[in-house]
Amino acid sequence: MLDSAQEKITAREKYLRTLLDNFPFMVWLKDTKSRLLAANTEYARVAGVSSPHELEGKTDFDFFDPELAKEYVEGDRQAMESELPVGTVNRLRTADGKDIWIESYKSRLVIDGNIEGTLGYARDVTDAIRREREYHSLIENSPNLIVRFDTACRRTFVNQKTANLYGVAEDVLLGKTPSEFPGGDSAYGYEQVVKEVFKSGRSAAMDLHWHAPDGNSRIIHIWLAAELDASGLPIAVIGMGQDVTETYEYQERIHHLAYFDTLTKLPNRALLIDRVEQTIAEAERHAYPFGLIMLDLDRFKEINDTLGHTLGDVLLCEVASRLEKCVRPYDTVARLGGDEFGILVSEMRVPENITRVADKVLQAFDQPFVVDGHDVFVTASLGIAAYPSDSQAVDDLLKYADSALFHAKHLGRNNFQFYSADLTIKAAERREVETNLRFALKKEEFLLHYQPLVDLATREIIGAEALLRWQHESGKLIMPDKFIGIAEETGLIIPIGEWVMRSACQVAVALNRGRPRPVTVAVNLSTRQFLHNDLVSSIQAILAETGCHTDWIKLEITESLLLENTDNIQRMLQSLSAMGLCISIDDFGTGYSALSYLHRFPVRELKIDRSFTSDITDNAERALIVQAIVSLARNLNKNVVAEGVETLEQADYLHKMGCPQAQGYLFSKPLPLEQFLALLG
Ligand SMILES: Nc1nc2c(ncn2[C@@H]2O[C@@H]3COP(=O)(O)O[C@H]4[C@@H](O)[C@H](n5cnc6c(=O)[nH]c(N)nc65)O[C@@H]4COP(=O)(O)O[C@H]3[C@H]2O)c(=O)[nH]1
Repeated sequence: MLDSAQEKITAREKYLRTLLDNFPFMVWLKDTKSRLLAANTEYARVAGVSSPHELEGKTDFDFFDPELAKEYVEGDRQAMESELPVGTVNRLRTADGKDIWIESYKSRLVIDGNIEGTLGYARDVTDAIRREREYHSLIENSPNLIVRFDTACRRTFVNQKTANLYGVAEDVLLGKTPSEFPGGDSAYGYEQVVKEVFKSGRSAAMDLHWHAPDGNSRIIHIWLAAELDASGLPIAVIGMGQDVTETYEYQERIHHLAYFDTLTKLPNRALLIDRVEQTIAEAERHAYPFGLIMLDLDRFKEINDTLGHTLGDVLLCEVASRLEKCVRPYDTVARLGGDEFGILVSEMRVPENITRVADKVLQAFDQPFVVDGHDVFVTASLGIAAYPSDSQAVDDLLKYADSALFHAKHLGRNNFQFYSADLTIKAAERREVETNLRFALKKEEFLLHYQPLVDLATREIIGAEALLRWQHESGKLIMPDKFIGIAEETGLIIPIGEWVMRSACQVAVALNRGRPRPVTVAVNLSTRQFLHNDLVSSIQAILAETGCHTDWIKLEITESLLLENTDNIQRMLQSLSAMGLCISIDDFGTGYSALSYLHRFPVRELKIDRSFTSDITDNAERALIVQAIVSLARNLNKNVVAEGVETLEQADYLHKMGCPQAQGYLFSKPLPLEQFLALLG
């Protein structure tokens, strides 16, 4: 029995010894004086003895370098004093002369409640330390900036390169988010991208623009990737940045060389073509017309030969800067080579507007250029192609503008020509109208025609609309659609509008003299007149001066005026209405009707646009719209007038719908005053 118990103990000791000796770590027990009580084979191997028994009773001083042995003995002391294991990493030279790194842990050896010494184990961590040093060396010697963020976007690691960029010590950056340090818009943007990587787990890249306090600025290209835990969730984000400032600048330089003219610094032909392509893409979406101008200086070769090439270059630079002043910032002036320039005039409301730019460009050459103290006179010829009317293709537009330029040169220089002869004629007409319009008032060339307003129930004339005409000295009677737009653009509509108002008031006074029921005269007002703040006082003065009663005058405005919806316009309309004048909306239904304005503004009458009246009898949809407008007006207690009534059928239909008043060729065209008076009786 005893034998078998003894056998078991012996067997267990054998197993334990085998376990310890085959353990790849050094394992030992020491007494309180750091003398080895027991150790395993690995310890013996490192200490350079053939068997663990040879270690017993010895200290580290017997095997190792005295300095290291001292550290170990000190470690033993600490381990005995501490309740927790004490860990260290030390370098050690083995008995066979190899330098290795040893990581050791020691704890108190407690037997029966007494501290009897220490127990420890140690392992060779040379490979792990070498790997760690390699990684560290890679990171610190990397030309890249390396950062690690925790889930709160705080930096948990930065390499030296990163600290250098910000010009601070690493610990200034650690524990802070980019917003906290260095802060600012680009740091905030950076942080958002880091957060995005945490959220999506997908890597991302961005350019960080860093403006140092010393005024220096750098561009860092950063790749961000998520570091995942065992379950695949992001636990950190690693950022690797590369300073690409030089590459950027280099690219900029290349771009500049490729797309800009070195002499004038203007865009070159390639960039102009690029911009035209972009404008076409935009224009297709928004349906804007635009124009392309080709410009060539007249007789530049002679000037260049006289001035010499250096001064010729100065002249070209002066021309470039004057041309830039003729266009809006989003237009493009380019130098195509030699004395040839191109101008892209983007986004025009009407194609004719390019005439204004062309005129301005020609006028820019009216004043001499001062070159080296001398006045140099030079003129230019311009050729214009219009998108989309001439073509929708870049190559064609360039070709057509060029051929129009050729035509302008052929016609004696210092002028502009459109590729389409039609537009050239229109532009010439427009310019003529503008010039003559300035003198038309003085020369008393304006007159008003009156179109009767009829009561649909009785077919009696109850008023008239005053419509402006221009009796040109050539004898031609010019209709308003040919000149009102130009008068508005040039501001001439203000004095012309005043003339219309005064004439209409005088006529209203004459018409109503001795008449029991008032006859109204409607006057058209354009938006531009409202933007000129004197409108209310000007109308007030004219009413007083002519003795015209406010019941006799109606003011026709367009829906677009109400859509401008400024407080000022609202105030002016309130004042005019408070004076007793009827405000009427002309061409009702053609604007982007926001019906809410009907109760916000003091509107008393709606005039249904003639496009609705014209096919009221054969287009059910149109008829429905007219019916809706009539009902709306009635419900809102407003008068309603149908415009453009041309047939009896239309008049009857409107009457049946409940429309009380109408105007149109059926009753009468707009008439000169005498004829209108005769009709009125
Ligand atoms: N096909 C057809 N047309 C008809 C018929 N009945 C009237 N018309 C025309 O329709 C236009 C009505 O004037 P509007 O809508 O105020 O449209 C006016 C108004 O917006 C503007 N206008 C005229 N006089 C002035 C003015 O003194 N000041 C301002 N700012 N604009 C004016 O010029 C526009 C055109 O005037 P007009 O050429 O005189 O053209 C007038 C008139 O001749 C019809 O049955 N059939």
